[in-house]
Amino acid sequence: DENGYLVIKNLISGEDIERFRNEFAKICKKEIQVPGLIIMRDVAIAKSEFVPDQKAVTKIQDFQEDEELFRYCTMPQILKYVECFTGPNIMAMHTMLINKPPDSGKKSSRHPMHQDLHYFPFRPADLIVCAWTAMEQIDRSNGCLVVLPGTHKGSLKQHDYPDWEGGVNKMYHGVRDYNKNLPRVHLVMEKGDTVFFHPLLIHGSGMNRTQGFRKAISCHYASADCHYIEVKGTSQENIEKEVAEIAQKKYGVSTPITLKDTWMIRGRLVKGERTNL
Ligand SMILES: CCCCCCCCCCCCCCCCC(=O)SCCNC(=O)CCNC(=O)[C@H](O)C(C)(C)COP(=O)(O)OP(=O)(O)OC[C@H]1O[C@@H](n2cnc3c(N)ncnc32)[C@H](O)[C@@H]1OP(=O)(O)O
Ligand SMILES: Nc1ncnc2c1ncn2[C@@H]1O[C@H](COP(=O)(O)OP(=O)(O)OP(=O)(O)O)[C@@H](O)[C@H]1O
Ligand SMILES: O=C(O)CCC(=O)C(=O)O
Ligand SMILES: [Fe+2]
Ligand SMILES: [Mg+2]
Repeated sequence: DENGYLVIKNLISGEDIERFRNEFAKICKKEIQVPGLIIMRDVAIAKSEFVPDQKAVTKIQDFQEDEELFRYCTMPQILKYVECFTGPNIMAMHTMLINKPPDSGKKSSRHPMHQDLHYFPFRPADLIVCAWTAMEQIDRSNGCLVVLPGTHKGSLKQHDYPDWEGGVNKMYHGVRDYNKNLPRVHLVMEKGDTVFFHPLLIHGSGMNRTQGFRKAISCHYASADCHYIEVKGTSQENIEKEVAEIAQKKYGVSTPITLKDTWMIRGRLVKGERTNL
């Protein structure tokens, strides 16, 4: 209620994390093809020659069709907390495994300060929560999450690409103006620790100054009782445009796609009944 986030220590076992790591490695080596999966490479290496290795993969998204990784989204020890926010009808809306690379020297490994709600055309915000689990020790050296406690009590802000000199990853929009004097908290987490946070909480992650690939796995949950909203004419119009362009390119469709369509396709029920979303 006060801070907009809650860290639970040691929620996921080392054994489970090892299984997620192995599955991720197989995906990177192209031993497995996952329908719908989005593989992102850091902007600094986007145009370099492709090597099928985890060194070339910054983030995978939408692993809802990968049984092993999607197990993360259904774990009872996570859903126990999620249900406190969403109630009994729970949808896993967005899945990610983030493999933050050693910074290329251009600071492109940073994730600018943002609110995840910017990407979501469903409401109410209070019935949405993210679970994010550290897959190893994560601190300021390898780019931990940075949060501005209490900012979940504010509203959704305008997001745009930050004007960073070294380039910014596709769709890494940041809050245009936020109060730079607000206290930042660096979430230092150990392997298996899990943070649950509100979709309006302003957060980002710093540069990875180590030689390792910093890993975290996450899922955004929403109550199936949420409703979709029309984002035309709102600050979210810019992200709808980008997502629609990517979805159209990826699936080769010519009919217009809305932000809502992309979420209806990706969302999966994990508990209760699929009512609205
Ligand atoms: C059912 C439909 C699903 C459609 C889904 C669409 C994506 C949905 C995203 C929703 C996000 C919700 C998130 C909530 C949490 C907050 C975040 O995570 S914010 C960050 C979100 N960022 C992304 O989601 C990036 C997703 N990545 C991609 O879509 C792709 O990786 C890609 C960047 C479009 C690259 O596609 P790919 O086909 O692999 O790449 P290429 O063909 O090699 O390159 C095409 C073109 O793009 C340039 N490029 C490649 N990588 C990057 C990059 N990281 N940043 C900037 N530009 C990049 C590349 O250079 C090529 O450029 P060119 O000029 O055309 O040559
Ligand atoms: N010039 C900037 N403009 C906008 N956001 C920034 C800028 N510099 C850093 N950030 C963002 O602020 C967040 C935290 O950065 P910060 O520098 O506090 O953390 P760090 O790099 O992990 O740690 P350190 O304080 O040790 O540098 C990250 O999300 C980062 O992307
Ligand atoms: O750096 C991370 O692991 C998290 C980035 C983030 O906030 C996001 O992808 O929404
Ligand atoms: Fe985020
Ligand atoms: Mg810094």
